Amino acid sequence: MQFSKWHGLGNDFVIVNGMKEHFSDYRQQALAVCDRNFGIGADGLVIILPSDIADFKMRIFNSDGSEADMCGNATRCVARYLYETGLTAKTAMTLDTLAGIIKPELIFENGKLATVKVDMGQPRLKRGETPMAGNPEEHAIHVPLEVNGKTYFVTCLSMGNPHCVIFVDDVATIDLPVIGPKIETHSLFPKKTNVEFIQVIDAHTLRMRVWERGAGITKACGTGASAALVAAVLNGHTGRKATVKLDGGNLFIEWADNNHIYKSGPAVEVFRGEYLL
Ligand SMILES: N[C@@H](CCC[C@H](N)C(=O)O)C(=O)O
Repeated sequence: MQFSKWHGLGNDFVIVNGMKEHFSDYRQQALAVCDRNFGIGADGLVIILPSDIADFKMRIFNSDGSEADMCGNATRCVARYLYETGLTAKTAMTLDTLAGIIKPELIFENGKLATVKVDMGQPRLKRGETPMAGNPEEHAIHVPLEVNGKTYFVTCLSMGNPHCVIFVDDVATIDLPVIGPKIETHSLFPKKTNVEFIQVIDAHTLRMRVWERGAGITKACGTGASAALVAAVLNGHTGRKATVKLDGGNLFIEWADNNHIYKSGPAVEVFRGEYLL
């Protein structure tokens, strides 16, 4: 199987052109391919497929084999992959995902790629949309969540996939490998959740550490950074534009007047290869 290995701020993916490479069980392959000892090593496996409603379809599988509805960092990598492999000549394209149509755009300055900007769509704030237990019509902004006898105040929303955002004074003090999976699998979240701990640096800057559903700690999460900005605005911590500082680097996020979230950041190819099926 021909593949290409990419990362967006260290959140890494194996990208496969599913129109050329044919194998049956994507979940099993994700588990095998993403394994950092016995496989290629990645946070997720991305398959590019044809679409009737967009330029391409993108399916993303976490390293535990589960399928995610959306992945912000992967959409930037996929956009650059599609353009640089000649699968499209468009610099602004549409991707059909389980979370709807996502629109990445390659931004060039002086003939060089400067950034990839993605229209991530609209945040979904109702509990029923996240999904999260409770009144499906209500929002969950700064609501208490008890884990291991400690109360966290959480803001939960969907960016196509579920996020639980928690503001803390110092993200360095959070024992993410312990608390992350407890919140990910908390009974309040019927489809589990991604978990973001956020420290407000100032009205334009957030520091974030993430525990991803199906992947554990990753160096960055694009949907998570988008959810973090929405939560920061809803809790009165920042304006509608902010830099989110992740372990792997920075993303710039804007919640525009049209209610869409725009996310800008890098996408880097690391190597190409052939994986033995
Ligand atoms: N790293 C991603 C999100 C990947 C999917 C996530 N783990 C889920 O299961 O929802 C991003 O950059 O958004």
